[in-house]
This record gives sequence, C-alpha cells and structure tokens, in this order.
Amino acid sequence: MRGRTVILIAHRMSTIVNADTIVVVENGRVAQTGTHHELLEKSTFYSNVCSMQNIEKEAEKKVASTSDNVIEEEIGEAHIRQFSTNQETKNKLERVELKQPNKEIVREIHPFFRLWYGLHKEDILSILFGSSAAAISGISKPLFGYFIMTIGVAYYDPDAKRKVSKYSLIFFGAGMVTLVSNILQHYIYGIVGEKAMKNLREALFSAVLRNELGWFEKPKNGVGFLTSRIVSDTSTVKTIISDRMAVIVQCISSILIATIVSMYVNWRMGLVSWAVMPCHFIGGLIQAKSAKGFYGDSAIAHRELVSLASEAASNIRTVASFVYEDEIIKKAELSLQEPLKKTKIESMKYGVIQGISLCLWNIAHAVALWYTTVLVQRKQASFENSIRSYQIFSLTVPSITELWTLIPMVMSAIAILNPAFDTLDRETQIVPDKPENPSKGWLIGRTEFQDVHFNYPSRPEVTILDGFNLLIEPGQRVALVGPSGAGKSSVLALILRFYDPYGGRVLIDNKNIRDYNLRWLRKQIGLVQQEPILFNISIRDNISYGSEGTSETEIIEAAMKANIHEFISGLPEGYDTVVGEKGSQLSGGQKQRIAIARTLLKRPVLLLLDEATSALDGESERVVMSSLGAMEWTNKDDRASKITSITVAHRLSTVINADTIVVMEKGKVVELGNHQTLISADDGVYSRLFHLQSNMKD
Ligand SMILES: Nc1ncnc2c1ncn2[C@@H]1O[C@H](COP(=O)(O)OP(=O)(O)OP(=O)(O)O)[C@@H](O)[C@H]1O
Repeated sequence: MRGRTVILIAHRMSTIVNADTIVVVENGRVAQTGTHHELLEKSTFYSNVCSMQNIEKEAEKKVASTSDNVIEEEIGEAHIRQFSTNQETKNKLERVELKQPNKEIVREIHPFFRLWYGLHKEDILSILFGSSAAAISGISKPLFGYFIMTIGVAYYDPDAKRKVSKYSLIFFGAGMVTLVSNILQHYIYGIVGEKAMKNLREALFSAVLRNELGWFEKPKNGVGFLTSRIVSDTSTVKTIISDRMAVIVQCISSILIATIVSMYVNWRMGLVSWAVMPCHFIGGLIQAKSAKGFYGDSAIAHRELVSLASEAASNIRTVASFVYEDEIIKKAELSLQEPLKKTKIESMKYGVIQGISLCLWNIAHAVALWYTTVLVQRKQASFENSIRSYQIFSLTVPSITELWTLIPMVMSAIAILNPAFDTLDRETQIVPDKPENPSKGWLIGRTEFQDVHFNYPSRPEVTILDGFNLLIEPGQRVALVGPSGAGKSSVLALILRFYDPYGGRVLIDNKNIRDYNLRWLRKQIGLVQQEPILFNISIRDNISYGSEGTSETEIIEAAMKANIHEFISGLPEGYDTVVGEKGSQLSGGQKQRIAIARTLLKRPVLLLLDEATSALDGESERVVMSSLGAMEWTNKDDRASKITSITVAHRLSTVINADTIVVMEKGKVVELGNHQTLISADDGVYSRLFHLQSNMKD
C-alpha cells in the first residue's frame, strides 16, 4: 500500500480510525481536519459519533495498526464451503435437481399459431374480412395475364378501337377494386398485428415478473436479454401479421386463381405450366432453409450487444471510474466477430442457393414455352389460348417466388420468438398465487427455521445454510450478525420466499410459508436493503410505492420516522423532487432513509433490515433505530400491534439493543442471546467482533 493515496468514505469509525487525515464534512463544507486523536479533542461532532459507536466501556487499548486485517482474518474463514467429498456434492446436486427441476414446459402448439396470441372472435372476423380483401387483390395478375392476349388479338379486329377501349375500362375497374382491397387488407392486418403484439407483450411481461428470483440470476435472463425479448422480439409478431400475412394471402389467391383459369383455358398447357412448378418450389424450399440460419445468427449477435450496452449504461459510474470503456467496446466487437464469420459462410451459401433457384426458374420457363409450340403444332390448342394459358402462368410466377421468399422470412421471424414463447410457457418454481384464496387477516409474526438446508440454484454445490434453526417470537427484535458470507442475507431471502430451501422448513405463525399465498405473505413483510432501489419518480411516489392510496400525512409521518423529512422539506421541490435513475441524485444514506420510510408506510408485520442503516451517520442511525424499535401499529385493521424485526448488521452498535442477537457462522447459529450474555463469553465470536469494533477509541 506504500505510496498509494487512498480516499475512504465511511460511517463506521473503526474503518477510518488509522487514516493519516480525517476530514469532517458538514453541509457540503470541510468542517474540520486532523487525525483521529486530534479530532477527538477538537471536534464535538466527531467525538460524539465515536462515542455512539464506542460501545465498549473499558476501551482503553491501543488500536492495532492492522485492525481491518484482523477483522478480515476473523471472518475470512466464513466464505463459501465446498463439500468434503465428491459423493456428497453429487448427492446434493441430485437433491437440488429433484426439488428444482428447472424444466421449461413448452406446449406442443406450433409457434405460428401462437402468433395470434389472445385474439378474440371479432379479431378473427376482421382477419377473414382482411383475407377476403387480400384475395380480391390477388385477382389482378391472373386477370391481366388473361386479357393481355385478348387485347393483343383485338388489335387485329376491324372494331379494334371499341374492343380495346372496353378492355381498358375493365383494367381500370380492376385497378380501382385492387386499390380499395389493398387499403382494406393492409389496414385490417395492421390493426390485428398491433393487437397480437400488444397481447403477447402484456402476457410476456407478466410471465417474466412471475418467475422466482433464481430465474433472473441466469445469464440468459439478464436485463438486456429480457428487454430485447419483451420489446424487440415481440415486434416481429406485428411485422409477420401486418406486413407479411396480407401479402401471403394475396399471393396464394393469385396462384389459385391462375391455376383454375389457366386449366380452364387449356388444360394441357395448364398442366405443363404447373408441372414445372417443383422447380420454383424446390428453389423456394432451399431458400427457406438457408434464410432461417442466416437471420437467426444476426438476431443473437444483436441481443448480446443490447445486453452489453444496457449493462454498461446502467453501471456507467463504475465503468467510468475504472476507465473500462475501451474494454467494453472490445467485448462488443468480440461479440460480433463470431456471427460475422458465420455470416460470411452463410452469405456464400445463400448466393449459391439463390443461383440454383434462379437457374431452376429459367428452366421452368423454357420448358413451358417449348411446349406451347408442341401444342400448336399438334393442333391441341390455338396459338391464342396456349399463349393465354402461359401468360397467366408467367405473370403469376412473381407471386410464387414472392411466396417462397416470404415463407422463410416468416419462419425465421417465428424462430426469433421462440425464447419469448419459452418464457411464456415456463412454470415458475415459486408460484405467487397459490393457494388462490389468501388467508384472511394478518400474521402475528412468529417465525421459525427448522433444520433449514439451503443453497442458491445458480451454485448448487455450495452450502449456504446447513441445518439452520431459529425461533423468533412475535414482537421480538432479532439481530443477525456474523462474518461476511455467513448466510445472514440468505435467511431474509428465505423468509420472503425469494428461494425455497431444499431441506427443512420455514414457518411463519406455525405454518410452512410454502402454504401461504405468496403475494399475501409478502404484503406483510417489509424489506430494506443495503442498496435500496429507488425509481426515477418523485420522492413522494417512491415513498408510497406499493402503498397506493396513502394520504400525504401518512407519507410525511413515515418520512419523519425514517429521519428524512427535514432533508426532503429543504429541497426546492420538496416531496415532488424526482430522484433520478436508481435514486442517483441522492446520497447513499438519503436513499436508505427513503427506503425505510417506504417500508414503514407499508406497515409490515415482519420488518427485515439488511444493513439498512449502514450508510447513515451515527446520529441518523440512532434516530432511525429508536423509532423502529418503538414501532407499533395502530390496531385499526387487526394487525399485530408490535412489529417483529430482523436486522442484519455488521456495525454492532446497530444491534446492541436487540432482544436476541443471533451470531451466524458458515450457515449455522453459533451463538444466541442478548448483548450482555454474549459479551460475557470471553472467547465467543460476538465478543471478539465486538471488542475489535470498540477498540477504535483510546
Ligand atoms: N444470488 C446468489 N447466487 C449464488 N450465491 C449467492 C447469492 N447470493 C449470495 N450468495 C452466496 O451465499 C453466501 C452467503 O451470502 P449472504 O449474502 O447470505 O451472506 P451474508 O452473511 O449476508 O454476507 P454479508 O455480511 O457480506 O452481506 C455467500 O458466499 C454468497 O457468495
């Protein structure tokens, strides 16, 4: 560390006690500077803060110069534990697989039929109407093919002027009809496409939110991928229905009409014309197959880029402070390399395939034209009819080609939707709405862990809780302390049923939490995390988030209890101040206090505080903790009047007043009792941690 300049911001005094210079900042100005000893003498604020955290009365010892290192040594052992034998790991994995099958159930319906997601009867009628309009639009090409020969012959008629005028009028009329039918078909399909996209987006959005936390932790379900799945991928539904389907129906109509009319004019020529159709058909099929792979890769490349860009943008402070921009650009370039290589090969294949299909197309024409001469020679058709039949065929060929170009496009577009359909079909492992009829009334708050064994789905080989037992009586204030990685936050995550344990039971009011309706259960639990997430809305809306309909007085009351009302009132726009993305326009402590106010407004029966006051200065923390400690709900809705709280904290001054302090190590309870009991055990973990933290004052 020699020679390195370190600037450290901390509320915990033990962290900064050995700093060369400590700067006390008040209201945006440097109030005092000096060493720990100097400030103790000259700064009342500093010495008060130290007193608040100096919870050991006999703190006369010198602070060890390596106090942080000592703490780290103490807690270093507490990190993830591997299983002692491979067999154990295997058994655990098997158990986890049984309990967490993680199988994504995909229905047997072809994705094409699922495009029309959630459409109603009236939409089906609209589709039929739009398809009829498209079918009428399809008449124009065979009609032109039929009459172009008639007009050609009419030019040699003595009454040519009248006849040609008549046929011109027919073409004009057909033009007007197709104008109206085209407008109708695209308008109707456009609306149906928009509706289907909206339905799919809504369903997907709620399907995403239904998933359990473990699902969101998988790399394929990162923010970028999910955004792309919900916003970009679903827009292909509209593209397929609005832009492609109308044209497909129009092409099919053209082909059918042309088949019937050309057979009617001369069935031999009609048969030969369509006998060469496999040339077009095979060409189209080859194209369809190649286009599927071709477009699929570019979509994946695009998703990776979206993911990188959104991650970099949302963490721009970290990226900028580590000057990591170039690395991200390199990663982005790298993510595009592989698809680029593949695209080159695919492009080559695509070219060859296009060439073959065009060659087949020409051969088909050559055979049909040659056969016209054969028919005329054998007197099996007049020149006029054989050419007319061929004209109908040749003018409809573009529709056939268009059809076989559109179909692969639609197929590849449907392939893009597969992840969205998979997400839609996935059965969440923690169902939020079962049982459907939530219990009545309110919980009391008695919480019990019975021999709980737990590991995270993303790391099944690492045990987090290993036979964890704990009983919390209603109204108790319980604190969880222990080294980093001991599993404290995981205990809170299990109470909220973010995850299910693979062994043992978590009971609330003597009932397994798996048997509660999850939404009902979570409504009664309040969680404040170390890094609370605020939304880019006003402070008022952030506080009342999830408690809609609360009055201004209740919001202010909650803010007062969280010791943030004074700060908010001092802002030019007060409670209307918008806090920026993730609350970026507020300090860490202000965010924590707003999050505490938000949770208090929810009036939870069980309050979970996970390092919720770690960013607060000693004075603020004291105010917040004492108002939380005295928290009682007015009993207006049969709610338990006394709140049950579980606090996770590293700063032991935060937990000193708890009724029960639970010391955890390696996923187990190693000590339990109140502060006085625990401190009296000289060689106890709590006692050691406590002495280390207290030793910062001479
Ligand atoms: N979502 C997750 N997926 C996989 N492992 C996780 C996850 N969250 C936490 N862990 C691991 O679980 C272990 C326990 O984490 P937990 O957050 O419960 O500990 P803690 O005692 O609260 O630690 P700290 O005091 O540092 O917050 C750690 O080793 C951590 O790496």
